[in-house]
Amino acid sequence: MKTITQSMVTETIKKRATHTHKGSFGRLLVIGGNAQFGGAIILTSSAAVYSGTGLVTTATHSTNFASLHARLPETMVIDFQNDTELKKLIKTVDGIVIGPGLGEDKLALQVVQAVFQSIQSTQHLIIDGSAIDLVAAHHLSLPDAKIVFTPHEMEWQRLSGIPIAEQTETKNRKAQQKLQATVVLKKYHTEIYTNDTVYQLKLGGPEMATGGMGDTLAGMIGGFVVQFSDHEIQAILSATYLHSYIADELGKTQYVTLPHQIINQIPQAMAKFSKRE
Ligand SMILES: NC(=O)C1=CN([C@@H]2O[C@H](COP(=O)(O)OP(=O)(O)OC[C@H]3O[C@@H](n4cnc5c(N)ncnc54)[C@H](O)[C@@H]3O)[C@@H](O)[C@H]2O)[C@@H](O)CC1
Ligand SMILES: Nc1ncnc2c1ncn2[C@@H]1O[C@H](COP(=O)(O)OP(=O)(O)O)[C@@H](O)[C@H]1O
Ligand SMILES: [Mg+2]
Repeated sequence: MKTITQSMVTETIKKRATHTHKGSFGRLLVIGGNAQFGGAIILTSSAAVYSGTGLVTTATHSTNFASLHARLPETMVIDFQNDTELKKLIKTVDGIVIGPGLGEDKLALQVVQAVFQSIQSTQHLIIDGSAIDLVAAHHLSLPDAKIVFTPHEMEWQRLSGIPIAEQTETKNRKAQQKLQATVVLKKYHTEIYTNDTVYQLKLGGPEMATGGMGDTLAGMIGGFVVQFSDHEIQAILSATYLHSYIADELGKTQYVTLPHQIINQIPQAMAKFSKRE
């Protein structure tokens, strides 16, 4: 296993060119947040915006519109029940994050199926939370796209069939090869399985064990892959590194670090790494 290093992050987060605009830094669609889990999609959308994504649109349950806008005026919204609008929007984006707080009811399944039917092979698709469980429970075939799964160990058990106690590098690698997608297996010392290499994160700790922490990472990964799209794996590694780097920095003075606090620190952390040689 290769350790993710600081230099991988500095190589990815480049100083921005001057002749650019919001269209230069990626368009991302973030899908999730049912009536019960609205907070999850606020965190994912915020993480994407604070990671520097040029344009973010959030497809969520309409009960979340007001709270989402109050917390994050930078994002646009659509109702994820509007199948026609959703499919139209999918055509216009560089990447999609689906799953945080989506739930697993009939509507949630329809939303995942709509995305799988409409997505194109050039687009990034980050599958997190409830969407992972839906893929596992309904044995959904994966679309042709640049797919990243971000399961925690329990979600990985459901998706891969490997019990948590037996999730060894060899078994995980075999399951990743079968999926032909990148897998970010989240835990203490998160492991990232790509088609060629297995990476390990040596940062992060129990100060991060708060609901919403993974929803935040999904938004960061989405924001990074659409912004640094020529280097997809480097973008995934960098987002994962930075998420825990910020937590560890905050953890020097805080017993727990909250997802929204991590999000607030993303722009500063990105500036710090973009200036490192
Ligand atoms: N504020 C919100 O709206 C929140 C919404 N959430 C959403 O709730 C839905 C269900 O996700 P959950 O993850 O809570 O439910 P799951 O049932 O998938 O997993 C949670 C359980 O898995 C077990 N587990 C074992 N190893 C683990 C590991 N390494 N990391 C985490 N859990 C591990 C734990 O016992 C834990 O209670 C997702 O869509 C998620 O995005 C959660 O993110 C919590 C916050
Ligand atoms: N003890 C820990 N050590 C390191 N990282 C942790 C620890 N607990 C949680 N995390 C990190 O927090 C995130 C939790 O993800 P997840 O369980 O999907 O959260 P949620 O779905 O509630 O948003 C992952 O990135 C995981 O690595
Ligand atoms: Mg999660």
